[in-house]
Amino acid sequence: MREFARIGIRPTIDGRRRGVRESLEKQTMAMAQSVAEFLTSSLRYPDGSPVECVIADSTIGRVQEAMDCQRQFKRENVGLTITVTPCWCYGTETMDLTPDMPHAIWGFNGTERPGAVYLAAAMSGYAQKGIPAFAIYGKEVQDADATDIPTDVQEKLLTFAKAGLAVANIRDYSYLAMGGVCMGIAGSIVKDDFFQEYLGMRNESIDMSEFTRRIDEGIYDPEEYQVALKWVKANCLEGPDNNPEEWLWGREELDAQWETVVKMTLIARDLMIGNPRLAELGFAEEACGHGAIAAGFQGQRQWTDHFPNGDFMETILNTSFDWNGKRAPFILATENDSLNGATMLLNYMLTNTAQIFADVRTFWSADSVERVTGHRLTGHGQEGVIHLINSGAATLDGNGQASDNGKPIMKPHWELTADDQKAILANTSFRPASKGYFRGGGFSTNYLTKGEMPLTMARINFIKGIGPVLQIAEGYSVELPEAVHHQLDDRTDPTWPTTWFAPKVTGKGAFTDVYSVMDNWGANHGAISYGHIGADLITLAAMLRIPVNMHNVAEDQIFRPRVWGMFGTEQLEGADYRACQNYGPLYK
Ligand SMILES: C[C@H](O)[C@@H](O)[C@@H](O)C(=O)CO
Ligand SMILES: [Mn+2]
Repeated sequence: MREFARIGIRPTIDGRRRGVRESLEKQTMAMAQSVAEFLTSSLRYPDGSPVECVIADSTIGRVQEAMDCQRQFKRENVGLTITVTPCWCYGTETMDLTPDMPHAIWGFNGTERPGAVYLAAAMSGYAQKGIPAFAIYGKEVQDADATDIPTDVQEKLLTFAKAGLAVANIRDYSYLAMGGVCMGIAGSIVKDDFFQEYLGMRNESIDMSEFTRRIDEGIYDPEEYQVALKWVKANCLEGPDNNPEEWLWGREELDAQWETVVKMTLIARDLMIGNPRLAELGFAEEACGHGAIAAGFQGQRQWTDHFPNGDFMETILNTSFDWNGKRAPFILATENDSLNGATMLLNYMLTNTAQIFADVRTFWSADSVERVTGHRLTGHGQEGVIHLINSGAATLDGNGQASDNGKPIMKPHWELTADDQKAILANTSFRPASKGYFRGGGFSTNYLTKGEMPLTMARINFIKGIGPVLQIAEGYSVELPEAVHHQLDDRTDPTWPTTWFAPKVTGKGAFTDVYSVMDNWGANHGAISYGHIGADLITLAAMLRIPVNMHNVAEDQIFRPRVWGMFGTEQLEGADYRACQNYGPLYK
């Protein structure tokens, strides 16, 4: 069982006994309780269970109580803190000074007691001590006896808590590279300093020959294998072979490939998280796994030139269900692109929802589409679309066939219904892989994403001299008329999954138009998440000290540590770079 980090709630108070402190005890504790209840009822961990909060055993008025609270939080696996107060308290005496976890303070906007004055004092302390912290100050004045949390405060609490939990819950897990560098893709040169210093993660790696060994020596659960194979045969539609006549596989060869790709799926999962069944079968060492919260599979070319490709394995593991029913998706990057894998992981931790891995392949302007098909794009796609498509490894959830009262959606796994799973599978086929690329065969996932889904595409790029940098584009999936889709898709590889993506354009900078988004993309891949999560990603990036070089999030939604303003308040992008550079990675 994974243990998830808790949110520590710290009610701070004016330490003056004989009147002041006593008069504030109840209200201060009540604030802590209402924040804890609000967060527990609003947020869930990746397994679907409600997020847990720990409230300090007592209000915190003097340094001894701050230290007691810090010890309590250590014992109780707290990974981020929120300090709440309606009143003045003694700044540096009451603050939590743990440097490597996110902190926020909610200073009550009232005037009977000066909660906001404490907020400002504590923020100046955090700035002076080099611990960036988030300030939450409601816009409207509340009465002294108010117990509600105003909407603007709620929003900031949620943004902070989601991002803080992401920081805390990836820490100490590993990224498992299965194979090495894929076809010279820089993102698959795994940067251990990046994972260790920025994400607090370990790096593990195995050679792909480990798959061969486990297949040949039968190191997987044979019972689960039978269940899986049966389920795959009954539920995963094999689509038509698109290869030229002379390259078509025979039935027996295809059947053997299905067996291999199902085994690869079991093995990759066991490599990532271990499997106690393997110990019962006499494989105690393999039962341990690599503690991976994310992984990548090189595949091309050493594996795929000889063995069936990794598409089926990557797709199923990235999906929110399999033969065992619904379950949390695994984060598995194609082509071992660890920077895209890390981005998928951040997206996932913010949403608990499966991630699409895709090549950012082609910008189709409205004119180009019209020239080729005679069709003029409309709706979200009217200014052009970007063709997101890789060789078939994207999550099945990405076809948008799960339904939210008829609207396409990607859901956390615990919300997926049996009908959702059926519809997702019914609208996917697994087509024999293109042999020119994949000599060893395999099956590529083929689907078309439904239109009108809010999506966010993101990507961490690594820049020598700066370090990691994040780019974010919110937008929508676009549904093209079927014939138009096929005309465009046939020019690529029609056996792969397609998402037509239209970023929201702003007319400025990298978002001048759709072309400029494509033109500013930092690498061949993007990590695509359901929903508009750009603001949450910006908060998370600031916590990890990863500057954001382009985004299309409205300025009033951006929530960064208070001290970011000290690096400049006009040109926010430049201030972000300076702040990230000043603080350096969270775990350096
Ligand atoms: C099959 C091809 O090699 C594709 O996998 C290739 O175009 C990529 O995905 C590159 O990222
Ligand atoms: Mn690719």
